[in-house]
Amino acid sequence: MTWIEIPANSPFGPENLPLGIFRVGDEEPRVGAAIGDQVIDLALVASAQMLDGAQVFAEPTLNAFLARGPRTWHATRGWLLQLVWNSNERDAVEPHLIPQSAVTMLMPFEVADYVDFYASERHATNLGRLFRPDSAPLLPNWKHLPVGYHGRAGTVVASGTDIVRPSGQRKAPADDAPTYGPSQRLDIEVELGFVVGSPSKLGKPVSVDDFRDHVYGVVVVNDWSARDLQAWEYVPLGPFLGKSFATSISPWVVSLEALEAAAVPLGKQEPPVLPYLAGDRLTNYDITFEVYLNGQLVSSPPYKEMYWSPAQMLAHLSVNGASVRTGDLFASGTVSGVRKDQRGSFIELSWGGREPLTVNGEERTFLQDGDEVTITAHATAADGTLIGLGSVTGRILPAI
Ligand SMILES: O=C(O)/C=C/C(=O)CC(=O)CC(=O)O
Ligand SMILES: [Ca+2]
Ligand SMILES: [Mg+2]
Repeated sequence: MTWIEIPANSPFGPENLPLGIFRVGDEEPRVGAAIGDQVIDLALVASAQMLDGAQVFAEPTLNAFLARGPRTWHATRGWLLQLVWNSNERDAVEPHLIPQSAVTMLMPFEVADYVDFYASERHATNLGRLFRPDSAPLLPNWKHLPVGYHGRAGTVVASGTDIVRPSGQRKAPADDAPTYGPSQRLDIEVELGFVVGSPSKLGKPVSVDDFRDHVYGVVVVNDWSARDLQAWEYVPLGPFLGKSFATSISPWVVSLEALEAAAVPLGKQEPPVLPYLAGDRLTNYDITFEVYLNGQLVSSPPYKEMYWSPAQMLAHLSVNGASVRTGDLFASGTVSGVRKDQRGSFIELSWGGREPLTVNGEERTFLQDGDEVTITAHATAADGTLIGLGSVTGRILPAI
């Protein structure tokens, strides 16, 4: 039994212990761990206990902690478990518990590089049908490598940041010429983001087996996308301004160690992948997202059906010798399940805008100014324990 009172069905039970950066009033931002509806002020607890490396918890980002690598991550998890499970720690910890309602959550880490994959077969099939109705939905490379592109790290923003509707060039196939103006097909993409802690060496690929030596944990990602800008600009070099204006992430980073309880085997890959992508310990995670538009649930995408494992994504992005750095973020790509109410973007939910949804009595295809999107996620452990990832939210402001 933990000595801390935790509301029933809390996403942040005593096995989860995700880390984030919080601020109270005008005090310095620092590292906290979520437990129930409270935050443990780790900077104060660690310094009072003279913990080795305590100063990383007084930093305004998780980067210093992340850079310390898997042995420190593991030891820290052991320490956190001890703090919440051992009632002897109560006197040391209780004075440093702060209600989550009294803190502001900030960006959890400074994003170094940002890569976005395309690892859901269902999403890739849906987008293929919508964008390329006259050809096979999956392009010939799709089952041979996790397709991805390099995104824009500097516009990855904290949950709660308002999103200004992007403007740019738009040209529908029937238009004679492009026009400039606000996106009329502003969309979301529901994704899982993987946070790199320890760097790799330039010139040395990271093997699928070394995934856990480099990746610390996960966040929920909303990769906002302007479909009209994207459709016109992205041939042949890939997404550019249609995706680079903003990507929102959730504040709490759930460790892979906590998530391990919800690991499930990866589905069969046919045709077989090349040896550098093969492994016998490849996993997925049993995570379910929930997408709310203006408070109404519109979709529940399942992560466990993703075609590519995150270990394969990392192996592929580094197989040419490209190195990863502390703070790198790579995202899974949009998560879509088979059912209509499991689609992870509005272009799929409204089938290209042709089949509007009804949300709070109003018809919706793409996002309107003032709309607020919140994506929550939770993993389910084999024994039924809930491991919450928290949520990411953002509201659309009119174009400038
Ligand atoms: O297939 C296409 O033409 C377009 C695909 C996407 O927009 C998907 C993307 O950016 C990656 C993802 O989130 O899955
Ligand atoms: Ca994306
Ligand atoms: Mg983006």
